[in-house]
Amino acid sequence: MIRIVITGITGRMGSTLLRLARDTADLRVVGATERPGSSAVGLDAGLAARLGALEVQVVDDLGRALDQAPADVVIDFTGAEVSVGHAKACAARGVAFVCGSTGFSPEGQAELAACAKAIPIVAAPNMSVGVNLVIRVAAELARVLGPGFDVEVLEAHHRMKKDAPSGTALRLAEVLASSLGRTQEDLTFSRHGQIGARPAQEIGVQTLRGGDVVGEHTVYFFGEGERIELTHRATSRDQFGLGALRAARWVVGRPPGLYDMADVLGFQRTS
Ligand SMILES: NC(=O)C1=CN([C@@H]2O[C@H](COP(=O)(O)OP(=O)(O)OC[C@H]3O[C@@H](n4cnc5c(N)ncnc54)[C@H](OP(=O)(O)O)[C@@H]3O)[C@@H](O)[C@H]2O)C=CC1
Ligand SMILES: O=C(O)C1=N[C@H](C(=O)O)C[C@H](O)C1
Repeated sequence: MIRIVITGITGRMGSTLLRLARDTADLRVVGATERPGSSAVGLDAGLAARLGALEVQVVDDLGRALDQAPADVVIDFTGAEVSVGHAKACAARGVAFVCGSTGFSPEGQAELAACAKAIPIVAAPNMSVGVNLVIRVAAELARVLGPGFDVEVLEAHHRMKKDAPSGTALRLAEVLASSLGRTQEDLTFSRHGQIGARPAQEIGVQTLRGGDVVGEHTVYFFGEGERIELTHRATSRDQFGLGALRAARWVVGRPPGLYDMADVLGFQRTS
């Protein structure tokens, strides 16, 4: 039995994870957290997430949750800054960490990597198996098509999403750049005004926000007389949640290190 703690239990992903995990035979939810000051703190986690009672009380501090109930792994989809603090709480207690948050600053990423010297961490901007396959295929398409095609990434998400571009779009752009021998400098995040002809090296990354869109990513390869579009559309958050639970099962007992979904799925890393 793997004992898990879910942070941000009332969030879109937190509540999805709780719904998926609570009926899973080999997983037991032993702790749940929410933001200090949240009205969910002190409530039963199942009720706070609008599910049935769980008999686990929501607390407002991950360290306290881990000290109250021993756990094997924490699954965290709270947001980059909060996740760094949560990774530190796990590192201090030797608890594995699965992090789905996006929008990390370079400093935040470095802090996560420092925690991964003490504990095993799986961090991935997208836990869906389908998206991770799309990332692989995109890398291969870019490698084979080569510089004759102009590459653009388009992402669309719900109106509540805080970070842009999405972590997945950034990962796609980085992987495409690596396949094409380009760098971060070649990524272009917005265009406006008299921009002139498109530089051949450029990889454009564009963002749409609106409504309840769960998450959509398209990579365009624009050639002469033809174009290829590679699209993933998430219509539910369950595939992100199922991927995170898969990562949680995989990470428990691993040596310290910063792992990606590619490691969990047994793919060769693309960048
Ligand atoms: N890797 C992947 O597959 C996916 C990644 N994501 C990423 O996951 C993150 C969360 O997304 P989403 O679920 O939509 O966001 P939500 O805002 O719905 O959920 C985040 C939850 O965390 C809570 N929270 C904030 N601070 C704390 C804290 N200190 N301790 C405990 N809980 C806290 C929030 O509370 P409050 O609202 O009160 O602030 C909220 O309930 C984003 O970075 C998103 O990009 C999302 C989907 C898939
Ligand atoms: O915030 C979201 O909702 C999502 N965020 C992730 C990202 O930034 O790539 C993954 C998914 O598309 C949903």
